[in-house]
Amino acid sequence: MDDGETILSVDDLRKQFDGIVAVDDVTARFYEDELHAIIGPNGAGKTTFFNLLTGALTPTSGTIVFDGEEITGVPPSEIARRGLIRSYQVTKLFDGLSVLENVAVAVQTNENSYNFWGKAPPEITDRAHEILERVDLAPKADTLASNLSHGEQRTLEIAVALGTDPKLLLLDEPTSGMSPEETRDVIQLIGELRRDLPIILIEHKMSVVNEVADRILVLHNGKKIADDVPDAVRQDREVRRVYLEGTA
Ligand SMILES: Nc1ncnc2c1ncn2[C@@H]1O[C@H](COP(=O)(O)OP(=O)(O)OP(=O)(O)O)[C@@H](O)[C@H]1O
Repeated sequence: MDDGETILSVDDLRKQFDGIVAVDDVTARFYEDELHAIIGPNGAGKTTFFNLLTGALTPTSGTIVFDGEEITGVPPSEIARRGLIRSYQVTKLFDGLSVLENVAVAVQTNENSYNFWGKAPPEITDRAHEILERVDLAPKADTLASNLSHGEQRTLEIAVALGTDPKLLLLDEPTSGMSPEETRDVIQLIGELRRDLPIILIEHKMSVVNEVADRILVLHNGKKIADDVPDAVRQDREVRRVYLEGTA
């Protein structure tokens, strides 16, 4: 199933920290119309892989092409400006701002018209409201971000990411620390977003991966050991061995 448009390709991507090869010559294609999940045991290299994509880390070698242009070595702010967006951790939210204001800041920053001290123009607030409706946080628009539940804060992170109008959204364990109900809501949200937005998801919970992923890339000790549709990955000998070994 590799006939869709490629939104992101990595070739021989490598990141070495002193003696540790965190990402070991990974080559992979990510397609516009598919939700890709990246799984792997602790220390497999998933977070490092994301950090290479966003420019937070510079690869030791290899290339990354996003939306038809090479982004290897491009500064993180420029990569984000081009639309490769990682949903930030809760700590990146502005606690003292309302839910609506947090999203409005993202929308405004994206439009290069951000003015911290001024009131957001109506079109910015309208766009922020639309996004809150989409993620089901509209009833909390005026609540301070710090007063949201953990699950709501994680959903707000996704809303903030959407505020920047991404072309590709990277989600790093979006359901971590969530209750089963919150997890269900986020799975549903991801299912809706992916209809018109390419998503790459790092996820530990196989129940989440099974529900949303079209393709699964499996990393182990920095190496790609599988990259296929979920059924094929579940049957893959090497994947089974790695998970059954108890290293997961
Ligand atoms: N800044 C760093 N300096 C040295 N080693 C690092 C650094 N960042 C990551 N590593 C090492 O690289 C390897 C891959 O780590 P990484 O965090 O990418 O894995 P992961 O798959 O995201 O793990 P987890 O599921 O536990 O979050 C690990 O051995 C880790 O200790």
